[in-house]
Amino acid sequence: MKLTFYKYQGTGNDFVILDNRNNGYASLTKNQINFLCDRRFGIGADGLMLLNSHPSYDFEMKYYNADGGESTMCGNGGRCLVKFANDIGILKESYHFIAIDGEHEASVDLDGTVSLKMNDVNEIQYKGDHFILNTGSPHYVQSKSDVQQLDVYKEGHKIRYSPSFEKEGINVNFVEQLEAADKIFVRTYERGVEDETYSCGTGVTAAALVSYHNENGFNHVDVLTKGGQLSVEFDKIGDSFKNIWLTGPAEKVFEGTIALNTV
Ligand SMILES: N[C@H](CCC[C@H](N)C(=O)O)C(=O)O
Repeated sequence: MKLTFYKYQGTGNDFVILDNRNNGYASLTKNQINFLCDRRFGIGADGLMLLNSHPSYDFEMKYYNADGGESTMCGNGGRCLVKFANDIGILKESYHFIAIDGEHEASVDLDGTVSLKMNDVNEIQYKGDHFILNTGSPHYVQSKSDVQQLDVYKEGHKIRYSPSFEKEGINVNFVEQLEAADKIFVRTYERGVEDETYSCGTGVTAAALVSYHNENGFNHVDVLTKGGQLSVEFDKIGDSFKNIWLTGPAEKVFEGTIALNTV
């Protein structure tokens, strides 16, 4: 089968996107997705997304990690899929799409950045030296003094495969508070990629929520990652976090075709 694909990236978190509005790619296997994401033998990406038609939304988002398994919400992926929809002529002031964690609102801003509304977060578990929360995907968030020097693969892999998380997996984020109260640096080991990615949208969101500086009301956090800068805005209302918006660049890198065997 010859497959047409589109390669996008959002702060270095990169994706293969397939236009599946005619349902031609619905039967891709785990091995085929893993091959497409392979950085030596395939196209290379942290994940793969299908843009599906949907009767009640502008589109449906299906997300697969590089290991080929369907996964939970991808924040950078959602932003890139909105940019892709815009590029192929699905033009909206405000996009409404459906993903595995429910409906999302998004917009392509005048400066080319894409803002994605994340689902509310109503619980953050504090475990003494780290936090556990779900921002559409499960995240472990730990504060570190110098994330640039950290062996993220080694430290992240150890936590992700520890007895508590071995079965379901978890994304591991290391956060450094920078001088400005509203600025952090985040590095992430991603489940299903099983390596550090240049940024992780749901991870950046999780790290920003635990780094709030206004106890109640509006917060804006600038998040630096290896792949560039994102921002997270939200309202902290008691123990809940609402109106969470993840904003940052989302760009097309290239498009192409590839022969896909029945692997
Ligand atoms: N690897 C994650 C999904 C993708 C998350 C990340 N790419 C993002 O931008 O949120 C997981 O299996 O939970």
